[in-house]
Amino acid sequence: MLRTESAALGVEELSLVIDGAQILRDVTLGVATGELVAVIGPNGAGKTSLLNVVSGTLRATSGRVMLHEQDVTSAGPARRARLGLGRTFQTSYLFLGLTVLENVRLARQAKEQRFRGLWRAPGSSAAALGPIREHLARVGLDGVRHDLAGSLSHGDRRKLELALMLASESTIVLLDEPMAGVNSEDLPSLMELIRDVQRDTDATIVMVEHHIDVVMELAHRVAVMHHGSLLAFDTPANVVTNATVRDAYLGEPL
Ligand SMILES: Nc1ncnc2c1ncn2[C@@H]1O[C@H](COP(=O)(O)OP(=O)(O)OP(=O)(O)O)[C@@H](O)[C@H]1O
Repeated sequence: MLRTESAALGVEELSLVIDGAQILRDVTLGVATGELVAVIGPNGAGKTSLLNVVSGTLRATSGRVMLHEQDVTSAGPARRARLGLGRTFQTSYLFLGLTVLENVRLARQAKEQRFRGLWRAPGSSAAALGPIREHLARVGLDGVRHDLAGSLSHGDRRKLELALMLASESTIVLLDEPMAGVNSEDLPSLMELIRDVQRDTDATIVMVEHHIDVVMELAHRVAVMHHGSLLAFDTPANVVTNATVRDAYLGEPL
């Protein structure tokens, strides 16, 4: 059962114009606490741009961005992160030359630094090791904690990114194509992990994803983007039968 009373993330009449090109057009949607929303749409529809405006790496031309009911439209990425926003990127942002454990430790330290202004050298924070190893165990990577992140498979890198999210205690998580580059045999376990982590933490997740089977399986609601506009925002079952959505995909099955 979805809860809708507490919108964790809201965008209102959001528009983005870059060099005269309308990238986003009047996008309005609200995501409830603990909800998992998938953003789909043809290439160039504006999905990543929407995530960029929500995370603050791009500033909206007009409209509002709300996080936990606070207006962050003019706030930078750091303030948004302090309010609990975390994100992953289409291309991984892990430190590939550091170990799995060091990556999680850095994410934890970055969070502490944001809140307390503390600085510690990587490796000096022995007290934090327990929770860090718990996060690694949660995603099934404790056994490879001393391996370099760069030696992991795509699937395991995505799992490590989820561990970073756990370590940074993000309450709103933006995932940009979490299944990109992942072998089809690794998809089910990664899907299950995203669902479990979301359930355990009650995090709000907005996920751009091209694999429609993943979307159908994981999403509570689906936001369909087309030419920068929000075409539909509904349950997966309703979206696949929506004639306007089918037209946007030129009659191809979703
Ligand atoms: N910084 C920018 N400057 C100019 N144009 C941009 C910029 N960022 C995005 N665009 C354009 O905006 C449109 C939407 O891009 P965006 O990456 O958001 O789409 P997308 O739906 O995520 O696509 P894909 O599925 O291919 O990743 C594209 O036409 C893109 O070329």
